[in-house]
Amino acid sequence: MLNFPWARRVAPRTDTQKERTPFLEQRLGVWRVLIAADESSPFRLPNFQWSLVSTHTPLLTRAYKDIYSISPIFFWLMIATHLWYAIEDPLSLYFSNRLLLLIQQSVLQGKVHTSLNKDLCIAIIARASCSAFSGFVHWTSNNVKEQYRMLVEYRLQERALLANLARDLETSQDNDARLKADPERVFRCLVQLLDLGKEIISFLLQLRLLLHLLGSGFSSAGPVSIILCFVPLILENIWDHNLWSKAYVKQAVNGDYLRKEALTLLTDNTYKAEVMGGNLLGYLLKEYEKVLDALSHIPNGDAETLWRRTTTALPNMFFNLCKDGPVVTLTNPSQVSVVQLAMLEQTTTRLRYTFSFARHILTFWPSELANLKNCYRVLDLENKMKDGCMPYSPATGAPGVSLEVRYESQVLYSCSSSSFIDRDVSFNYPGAKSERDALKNVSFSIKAGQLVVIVGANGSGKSTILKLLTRCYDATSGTVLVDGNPITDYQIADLRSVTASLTQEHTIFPLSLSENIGIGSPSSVTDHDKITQAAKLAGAQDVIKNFTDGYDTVLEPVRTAYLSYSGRGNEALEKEYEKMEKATNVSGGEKQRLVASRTFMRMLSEDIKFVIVDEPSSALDPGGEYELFKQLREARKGRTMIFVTHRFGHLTKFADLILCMKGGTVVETGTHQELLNHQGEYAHLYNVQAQAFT
Ligand SMILES: Nc1ncnc2c1ncn2[C@@H]1O[C@H](COP(=O)(O)OP(=O)(O)OP(=O)(O)O)[C@@H](O)[C@H]1O
Repeated sequence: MLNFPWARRVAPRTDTQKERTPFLEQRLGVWRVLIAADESSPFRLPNFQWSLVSTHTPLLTRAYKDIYSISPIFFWLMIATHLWYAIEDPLSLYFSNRLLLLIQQSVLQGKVHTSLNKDLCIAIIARASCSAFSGFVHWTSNNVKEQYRMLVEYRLQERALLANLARDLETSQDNDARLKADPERVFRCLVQLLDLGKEIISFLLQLRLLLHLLGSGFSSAGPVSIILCFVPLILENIWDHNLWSKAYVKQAVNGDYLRKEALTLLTDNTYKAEVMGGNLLGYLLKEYEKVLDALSHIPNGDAETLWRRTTTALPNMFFNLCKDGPVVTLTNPSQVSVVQLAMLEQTTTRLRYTFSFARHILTFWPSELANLKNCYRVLDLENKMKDGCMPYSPATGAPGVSLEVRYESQVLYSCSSSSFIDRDVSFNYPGAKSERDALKNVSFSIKAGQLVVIVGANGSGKSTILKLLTRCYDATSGTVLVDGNPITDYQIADLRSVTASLTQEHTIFPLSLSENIGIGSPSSVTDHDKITQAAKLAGAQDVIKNFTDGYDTVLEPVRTAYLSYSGRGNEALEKEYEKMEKATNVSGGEKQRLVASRTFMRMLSEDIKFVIVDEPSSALDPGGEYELFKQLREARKGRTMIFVTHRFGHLTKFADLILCMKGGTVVETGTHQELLNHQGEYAHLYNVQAQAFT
């Protein structure tokens, strides 16, 4: 197998203790392939770890119960069809055998057509009924299975969606939350296990029939012919000549190939502007030719194809010969009837198919089970952040919330667990690689209804403060107080319902512009007047007017269009396909205005008591930025508002309080004038901006 110059087997690596590594390494063309050592042999018995089923019994039981609860009728229909499939093949073979034998008998006795005896009639009816019933079961099963699959898929997707939406930020960053889990494959995993049971029963019944045939009519067939009935079945299923059926990992390691891939990537739209601007066309083409030249000496193709090319035609020739074995090696053909030969051929062929199908399931079921396991692990993930038990009801008449972040200790009543609260607020992100805390000993207090501006250099912790104040994260130590109570005591959903935010992440949802804005206040999502008012406040009205579909425009639609392979080249279809796939581009500033409309929509609701704005204007022109800040200030109407911005010139003058941050701590607090007089960090940052305009 490995005499090909481009298929090089690399000796298994061993460590200093000379222990076997768990894989074998092989070079195929440009590929380095690592194959699990126990799977490297070309001959392999179907290996199913039954322990997989026993150790996962509780999980499988839970999953079966889940799909049962989605539709008990479909569930039982599926079980019934599987039971039928298990006996279908052996039963139909049995009836065929019986019928053929009776026909042969009739022919030999010269009673054809005219005088069908009772047995023959029964056999014909039985065979025909079996075929008709089989057709009916297949039709029912296809319909039921498809409907059931979709039903299960939708329900599990819904559960996954719920679990994802309810997950807090910290838990979302957990490795478990990032597990590859595909709810669509759960149904397949459960059906495959039923399929496996069905194939095993079917195989045993067919084997019984074959042994019966060999015992009754083939005693004179000779041992070679009998053995050859089973040889193809065994060989075909233990000769493993496909790489894809093994556990392996492949990686391209050829430098020229990697360069070719990198150069190909440069044709992507992402790099278009740079490539065109740098006039790189000639250079790239020349480089491409060079790597193609270098690669012409190395066999190309996928590792899987190259693996297959390492085998010779001999095994295939041998297997095919084996299939004819029972017939060509009959020692005494005159003793065996044509019917018996036909039955032998049919039974061994069906047996082979059944065995192959079972083997296929045995090979792939573990990966389906792994997916099922991941799905339930993700669904079962519990939020790290514990919800509070106190509903948030703002003080009557208070338009804003008061916030406090201090670093002295104090005894306080708390509904969560402890009555002693350490208020030294520090924080680091879960899994952060930096040794420095994102926030260290932070302390400040904001009165209800104040306009606060947080300034500071990049990475000084401004956005992090907002994340703690909106309970996206809990402080590592210390407590944030909202209206005098620890933030952790409140029900999170209540706090979110009184908060409006506009952040640096300008996300347009794959929904209509109207819904993109209206969703800011879900109870008014269809209130067109409010939506246009919000768009006007954010300066997005002109942007929306430019679209043919106005507020119904979907800027980034979900892409589902697919052009079939044979459809490529069909001009009319291709044009239609391009229309379906079209996304609409807007400039960064326009996007920011559209997203700001959503925040204004939220601020139009009386429920909002707290507004946070985190650097929302990076792509806006100076006029647009000034206008946005002005509108936000005016829409505030006594609510507590916190602004994080680098361009604070025309904002800090209106601020009731400025927090100036450096290295994760608040280094100065005060009003614009107080901090200018102080001549510290704020004055420094302000003067740098002011100098740019003098
Ligand atoms: N998700 C995260 N995981 C780990 N570290 C983070 C994360 N987000 C921010 N940090 C780190 O926390 C520190 C404070 O970041 P933060 O985003 O609060 O700064 P900032 O003052 O808002 O900066 P900028 O002005 O650039 O927006 C930085 O050192 C940053 O690298």
